[in-house]
Amino acid sequence: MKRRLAVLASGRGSNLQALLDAIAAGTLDAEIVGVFSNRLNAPALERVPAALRWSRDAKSYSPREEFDAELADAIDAVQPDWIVCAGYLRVLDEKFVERFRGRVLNIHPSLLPAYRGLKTHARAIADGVAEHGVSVHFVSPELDAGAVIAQARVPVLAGDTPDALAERVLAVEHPLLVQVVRLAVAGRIAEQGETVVFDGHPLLAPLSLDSANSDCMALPTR
Ligand SMILES: Nc1nc2c(c(=O)[nH]1)N[C@@H](CN(C=O)c1ccc(C(=O)N[C@@H](CCC(=O)O)C(=O)O)cc1)CN2
Ligand SMILES: NCC(=O)N[C@@H]1O[C@H](COP(=O)([O-])[O-])[C@@H](O)[C@H]1O
Repeated sequence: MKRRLAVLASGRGSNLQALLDAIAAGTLDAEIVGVFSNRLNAPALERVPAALRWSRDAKSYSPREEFDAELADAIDAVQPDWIVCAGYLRVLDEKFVERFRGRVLNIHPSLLPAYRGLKTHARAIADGVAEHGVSVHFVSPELDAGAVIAQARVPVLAGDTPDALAERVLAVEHPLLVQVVRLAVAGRIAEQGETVVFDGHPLLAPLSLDSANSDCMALPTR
């Protein structure tokens, strides 16, 4: 039985596309059972058939918790094994997170805990850091503070603009997300409090993308 993925996206959906491509290539044993957006016409929605799309204008809901409650019911209806925030630009409320705790992943364009929140590339450049990158983590009620599962690093180059850096990061986001979701659907990762359990052992440091081969994860040897 293929594991069922619900994907949340607010933008163009290139990370969603990476999951779709891996599924089509037979390298990710899962199926996408719904794509959910807080923006009515998010381009990401166009990447799947209409029957899989759910979107509402979150800004039209007041209080904002009503949107999260409706979103949660819509997600629950497709019975996902995992929920992947792939460029989902809205903070999920505590009730939502606790309802699906341990099954919600997020890809965030920074080396957490550095640069939680938005505009991470511009902030990294402004700080003059030499390295930037991406993290995939479990979603917790506190923004971008959940247990980090895996990371991938890229250099910050002299003269980098936020867009140039974002593109360099995006190039490693796609393989990283596919590999973490592959581990998730294989039952190899779990959230235990603030710790990631990998193959039954507490993860002492985030997994990392194999710098030599971005299709491989450098897994801890035991
Ligand atoms: N409870 C959580 N919700 C979400 C998490 C999380 O870790 N815990 N990760 C985010 C994704 N994210 C960064 O990776 C992120 C999403 C949204 C925002 C934010 O400030 N959003 C504003 C609106 C921004 C906009 O509409 O342009 C808001 O929600 O008011 C920061 C970081 C997914 N959700
Ligand atoms: N805070 C969440 C966040 O900023 N996520 C980032 O949005 C982009 C989405 O691109 P995509 O829509 O092409 O996948 C990605 O870079 C992702 O890391």
